[in-house]
Amino acid sequence: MSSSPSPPLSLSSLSGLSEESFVAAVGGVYENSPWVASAVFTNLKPLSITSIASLHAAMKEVVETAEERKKLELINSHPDLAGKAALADELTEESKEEQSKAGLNSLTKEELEQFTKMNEKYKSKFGFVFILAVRNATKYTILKSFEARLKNTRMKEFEECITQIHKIAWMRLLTILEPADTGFLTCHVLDTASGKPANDMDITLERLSGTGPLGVIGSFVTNSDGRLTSGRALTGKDFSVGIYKWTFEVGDYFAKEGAKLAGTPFLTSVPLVFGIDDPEDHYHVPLLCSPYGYSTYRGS
Ligand SMILES: NC(=O)N[C@H]1NC(=O)NC1=O
Repeated sequence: MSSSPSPPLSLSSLSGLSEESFVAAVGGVYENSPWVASAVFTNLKPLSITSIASLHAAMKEVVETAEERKKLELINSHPDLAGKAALADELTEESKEEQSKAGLNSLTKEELEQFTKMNEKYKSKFGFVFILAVRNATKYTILKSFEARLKNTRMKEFEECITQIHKIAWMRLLTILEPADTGFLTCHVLDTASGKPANDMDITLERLSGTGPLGVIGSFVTNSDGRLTSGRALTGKDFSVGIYKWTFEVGDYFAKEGAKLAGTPFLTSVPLVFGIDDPEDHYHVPLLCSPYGYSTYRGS
């Protein structure tokens, strides 16, 4: 199966598939382990999948309820990171893409030696392959993770590998399926200096990476409740996996509010960079601010 530019499959199109076609479509999500997709096909009959999250949950359930022996087989179905299969160009398309996104296809000789050493050390201690979802990782974070995880017990590592495998599967599903139309982004700004919603603050939204056009994708103004006058900032296909940035014009707002600011205000613009991992979910990304401090959280 190729994960490269073929258009994403709709969830509804999965429903009419035979087992063979279903496994061809999503079987590669668990590396070299089409038995996971086959079992989902049997368990979910008649096949009706309404979200990527529910398909992922069904696949995860198959793995979690499998025997230890099957789980070990699944772990060992993965290639080493920057290992022999990668060097021989024998990776699956999915693994090749992930490993190259982490820069593992352009290691120096010394870095390659470090990876080889770590892979061997890990396998001789635990007896299985080191697994890390590397799509959004770097060679530095991977090597740090090797070091930290080598200190764990075998049981903890076994569980960690399975957790990482579910994460790999989630990100693979997101590259091949069109999400359900349920996700959206909202915002709210509270002025903690006066204890009220921040009215009439300018905010811009940029997409820094991910699916869809990059750069400024929206300009907004808050209403008397501190919310965007347009309600939702992103919905539907525009609400996609990626890294985004709000810029809150906090300095202008407090100047308008008549706050006693220094000649040069302490806070001028507040940038807030955040990631959207689940395009089917509601992300509420608010700002609490005063002229001298701010914070955020993932709200609902
Ligand atoms: N060994 C290992 O973690 N391999 C995997 N990680 C990842 O993100 N893709 C893989 O193939």
